[in-house]
Amino acid sequence: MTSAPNTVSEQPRHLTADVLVIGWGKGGKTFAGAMAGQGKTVVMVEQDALLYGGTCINIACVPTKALVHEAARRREGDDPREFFTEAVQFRDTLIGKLNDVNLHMLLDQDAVTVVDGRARFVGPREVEVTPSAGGQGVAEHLRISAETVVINTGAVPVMPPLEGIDHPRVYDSTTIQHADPFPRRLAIIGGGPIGLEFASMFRDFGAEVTVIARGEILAGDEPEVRDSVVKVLTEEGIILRTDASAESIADAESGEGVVVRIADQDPVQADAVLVATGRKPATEDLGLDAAGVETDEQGAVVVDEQVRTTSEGVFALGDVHGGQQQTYLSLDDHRVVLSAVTGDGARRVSDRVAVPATTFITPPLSTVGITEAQAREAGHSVKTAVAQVEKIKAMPRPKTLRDARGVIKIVVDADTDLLLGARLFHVDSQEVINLLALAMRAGVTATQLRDGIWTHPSSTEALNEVLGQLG
Ligand SMILES: Cc1cc2nc3c(=O)[nH]c(=O)nc-3n(C[C@H](O)[C@H](O)[C@H](O)COP(=O)(O)OP(=O)(O)OC[C@H]3O[C@@H](n4cnc5c(N)ncnc54)[C@H](O)[C@@H]3O)c2cc1C
Ligand SMILES: NC(=O)c1ccc[n+]([C@@H]2O[C@H](COP(=O)([O-])OP(=O)(O)OC[C@H]3O[C@@H](n4cnc5c(N)ncnc54)[C@H](O)[C@@H]3O)[C@@H](O)[C@H]2O)c1
Repeated sequence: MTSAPNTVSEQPRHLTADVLVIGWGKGGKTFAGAMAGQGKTVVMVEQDALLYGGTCINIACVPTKALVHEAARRREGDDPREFFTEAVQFRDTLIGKLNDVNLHMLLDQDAVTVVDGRARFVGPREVEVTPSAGGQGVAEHLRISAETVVINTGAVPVMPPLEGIDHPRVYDSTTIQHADPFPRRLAIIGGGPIGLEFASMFRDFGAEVTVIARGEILAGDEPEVRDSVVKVLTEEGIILRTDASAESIADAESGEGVVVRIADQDPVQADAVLVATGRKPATEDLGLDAAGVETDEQGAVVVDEQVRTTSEGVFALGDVHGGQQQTYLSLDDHRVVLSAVTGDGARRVSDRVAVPATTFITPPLSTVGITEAQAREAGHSVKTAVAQVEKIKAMPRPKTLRDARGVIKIVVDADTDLLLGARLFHVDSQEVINLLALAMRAGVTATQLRDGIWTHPSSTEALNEVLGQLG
């Protein structure tokens, strides 16, 4: 790496490197580490030291799951407020350690320069950085240019333009993790994965929870699974207001908490409101025009099959290029870029088959592939296996964990015996779904899965019995 001396304080110091990564996301940090390992000079620019390691480990996947599991440990009689405070302390200690580990994975490499600041393109493959305080990297006004540039700036919450959206009792998915005071009554606007995960979590912490969802919960998914999820959440005491569009948030007339007004429905009284109405690509104020990087109507960076942007040598990884938002997709994007930059370029985004997903309600809901309706629509001849978890005799594991709620539905192509999709709503489903996804990728048949030798007692062995239904 070369750097010129800083002669005029207002003028940015110039750095050049082989690789510049903007944003410490999953794909970008992994790509940065791999390139440094190959002897390339790398600059990583991150705007917020609290986000070394990215969104997932600091404010999303990992801390929320820590809180989900902490909440599930609460017993009747435990004070919700105290329990929440202790759970947040556990969360903060864990996340502090992960943040530090992630920082040192890059900071400790001679080939890597960590820069604390906000990057903005000023030309093709060139950015200017406004420094930010509080970090352990280089924090100064810099101009950085590189042969290869990776945009990995993630996504940010969409805050809909509702009256009262700036009310101090309104939280997003980050701030709610430190809600203070603990909300005895929580209203959640949005019934997507974030809304449902926090609904399940805060209910387990002892809050009264109301979800305000525009359409149905899990609209378009398997009806058996939707019914089962709605039943479980409702029996937990979560109030699901569907076909409900939140319109405004204001102080409650009683003087206690807030009121969320809903079009054509009764308002919801709450102590706090979580807004979980989606996340949009973080492309605002990135100066993408200066770099010739195009975005679509949603503000997502336009990429091709190799996650190349419209600007030569500039790639975009993860949430910032739109589509499904999952940390493992950002990770897979890094494999695509590595292949493009240092390999034979053969790896493509379209190589992905059977990408699984889990929504961490309790028990977790995991999905892969298409639904029965989608399979029929696509012209497949379809066989399905459906079973309520409590009725599956060869699956004692959920019963040993005192949680035999949920349902399994597997969709199979009757002609080929190959899996087309699966919905698993039960304890351990976040693990079992990976096996089914691999089976779909590897062409393992439903019969082979049915006759598989699985550990006992495990949730996987449900496959022996459930797939036996197919005959
Ligand atoms: C509450 C919640 C729970 C979730 N749970 C899960 C889950 O369980 N499993 C799962 O797979 N996914 C989950 N997700 C989604 C997952 O977090 C994201 O898909 C993933 O983190 C995206 O990673 P990324 O690589 O796109 O970038 P990110 O990890 O978002 O990193 C982007 C980084 O860029 C930085 N940045 C932005 N702009 C600039 C700039 N101009 N200059 C410098 N730095 C900049 C940001 O500060 C940030 O650190 C969850 C999301 C949320 C919000
Ligand atoms: N476990 C996981 O993998 C995981 C967990 C959390 C988030 N994520 C990802 O993060 C992203 C964001 O999740 P999300 O749940 O915020 O977004 P989402 O887009 O999935 O759901 C938001 C919901 O809010 C509704 N909505 C919008 N405005 C509303 C209003 N005024 N009143 C009522 N409802 C309204 C929308 O109709 C939509 O159903 C998703 O892509 C998700 O996949 C993944």
